Amino acid sequence: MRIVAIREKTVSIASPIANAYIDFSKMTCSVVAVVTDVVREGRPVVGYGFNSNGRYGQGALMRERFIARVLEADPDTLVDEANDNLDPFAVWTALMTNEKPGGHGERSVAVGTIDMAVWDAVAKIAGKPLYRLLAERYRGGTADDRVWVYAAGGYYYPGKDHAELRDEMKSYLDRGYRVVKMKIGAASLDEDLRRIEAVIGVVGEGGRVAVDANGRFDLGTAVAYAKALKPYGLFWYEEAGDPLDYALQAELAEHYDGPMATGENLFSHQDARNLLRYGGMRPDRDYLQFDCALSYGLVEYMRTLAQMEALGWSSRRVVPHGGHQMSLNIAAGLHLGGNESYPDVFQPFGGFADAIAVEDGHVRLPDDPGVGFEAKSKLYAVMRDLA
Ligand SMILES: O=C([O-])CC(=O)C(=O)O
Ligand SMILES: [Mg+2]
Repeated sequence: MRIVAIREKTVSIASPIANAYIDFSKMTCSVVAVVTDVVREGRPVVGYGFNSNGRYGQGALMRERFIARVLEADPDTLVDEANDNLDPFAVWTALMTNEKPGGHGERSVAVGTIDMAVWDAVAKIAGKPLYRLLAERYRGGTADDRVWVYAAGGYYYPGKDHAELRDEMKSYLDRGYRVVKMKIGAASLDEDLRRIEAVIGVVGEGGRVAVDANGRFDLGTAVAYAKALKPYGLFWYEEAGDPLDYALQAELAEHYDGPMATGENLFSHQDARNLLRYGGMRPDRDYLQFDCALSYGLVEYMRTLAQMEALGWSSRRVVPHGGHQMSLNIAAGLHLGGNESYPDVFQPFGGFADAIAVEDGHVRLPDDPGVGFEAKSKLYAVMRDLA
């Protein structure tokens, strides 16, 4: 059993939307295929992966370093004998050969994308959905049969007014979502409060609205927003300051007793641990948003979850960033608290299986072997080209 090829391509996910920090007018995404010599139903098993929005395609890093390391490794060292399958942990070790610790920049995205494809292949070789394989191997067998999801959008784009923002949120409710997320921080505080009130007017209560500043604020601005947001009782206040400014996050907690969320831009278990040690995040109410596709994949994610547990955090406090099916599988299989969803943006990578509707803010997962990409036709069409 061996990996015979790893192919990658960069695709555009450009759109005119913007958050408080970046616009997505030139956003790209890597798609990866890990081709194996294992045959199922008459065809070689191919695992697929892609990286989350917000970091650009990683083809250069993959071509220059990562793909060759896997293909040059002795194939026998990449096999999990006990399960008669590929060993994602051994593949991860091969990927990270001769990489120094620290400085978890974009190599974590390149590795996370390949890792996703390896896990897709592993579950396909095992003939079961990834979330079931994860639950069997790591959680005593029981997967969650549905996962809480929220609708992320509420972006800024040129000419968008409150009526359009309201229509967008209404359409999420019509599609079964109960909690929505919107961007803040690219307008004045006053204008953002009017936008938030417009959205609360549609969804009924602040407790169903999360806001995301994408790391834009300095401490003074973060605190000014905190004071202004408090009366709304929002679902969460996300990424107020720079993702690596743990002191800011800790200070902010002194001014905001509602739930806060952060972590989408922490790319390693060491960074996650630093947030939990020094960021003042509160295990009884706050949310962690680590995204496997940006942070060295599921192999590393398990280390992050272990760090959380050691520091007194339940896995249920994690609601990953990224709105992708890989995190949905991890959420169901490893008992996270939910998953982000992008019903409209970042297509065809955002959203879940075609045939599965959101019901009362929850989704089920398809029974297809692997991550379930084949159950999302527009996404699979992009992937299949590679194999
Ligand atoms: O706008 C982005 O970069 C995406 C983001 O923060 C989120 O989904 O939480
Ligand atoms: Mg965010």
